[in-house]
Amino acid sequence: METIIQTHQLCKSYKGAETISNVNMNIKKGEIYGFLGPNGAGKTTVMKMILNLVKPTSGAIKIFNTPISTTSYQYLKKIGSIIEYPEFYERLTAKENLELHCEYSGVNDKGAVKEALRIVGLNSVENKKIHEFSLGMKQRLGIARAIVTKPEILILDEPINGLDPIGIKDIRELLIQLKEKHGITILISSHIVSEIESIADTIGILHDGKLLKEVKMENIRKETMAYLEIRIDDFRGAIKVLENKLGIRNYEVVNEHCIRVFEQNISQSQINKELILSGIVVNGLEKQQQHLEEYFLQLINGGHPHA
Ligand SMILES: Nc1ncnc2c1ncn2[C@@H]1O[C@H](COP(=O)(O)OP(=O)(O)OP(=O)(O)O)[C@@H](O)[C@H]1O
Repeated sequence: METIIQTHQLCKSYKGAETISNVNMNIKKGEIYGFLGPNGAGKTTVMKMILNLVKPTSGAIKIFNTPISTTSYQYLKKIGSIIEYPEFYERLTAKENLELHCEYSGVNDKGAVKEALRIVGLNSVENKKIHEFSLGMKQRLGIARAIVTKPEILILDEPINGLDPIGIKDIRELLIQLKEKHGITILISSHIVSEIESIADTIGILHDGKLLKEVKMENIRKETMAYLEIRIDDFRGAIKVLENKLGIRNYEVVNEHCIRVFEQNISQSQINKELILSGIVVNGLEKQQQHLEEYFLQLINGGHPHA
């Protein structure tokens, strides 16, 4: 797949302190790239550099395969963005806010505002003034404003911040729709793993200004291990059955009542049956998967998920 945004050894220092260090990002055309990192990691700074709002101290950025400089502005027409909190004219309606934005951006398409409001599901409240809007509605309007110019790329800085679970689900569905129906490439930042775990195609993990990892979600799913968690009263008896009757060696005793089996080719029901036949009381048997959350914490804490 074609790379649409690429950064090379990107660095940014403020007053001699390095905030961003040698970041190499590769965002592919048509994907949702989840940019993950704790508060203050530097996500906003990287996004601002991509949008030519902040000048890199060193390094390079290529967008649509063309290097950008402080005087490149043309490419910005193909990018829609929300950086930090989206601000609107509170006394104007949703429609009027978008119309103004079109005027500033030189977009003359009369239908564009209606279409953008329809896509984000705000067409029924287009004549409502912004001061009557909830946070979720404002976030959606922010996305409408970012897409009204029909961009190829969307850059969204924490668009899910502060939303309730329904609001989060709505925005997720909207982003998937923008990717799938409209072919828009999306760079979205978050400090909450679970917000973007289910929609991202690729994850970039930023910590202290360094990109610790850039990885496809499908590879993370392979890297994060699946295991079977067995809850028993007699763990010594259970181990005997696992080892002697089933030949299982790849297991871990979590505590006296819990064993994790990492062996993939012996079925859950087979293990259950053997334990019961040997008189072991099985209190619970459950397939578990290590989550991206743990993976993320492990990476940023240097291998200690609970640090
Ligand atoms: N204009 C500036 N002058 C000095 N320091 C800055 C400036 N802009 C950002 N920083 C510093 O750079 C670091 C990264 O900030 P940034 O806003 O990029 O992080 P972030 O990952 O987006 O975090 P958050 O989720 O909290 O917004 C912070 O320590 C911040 O104080």
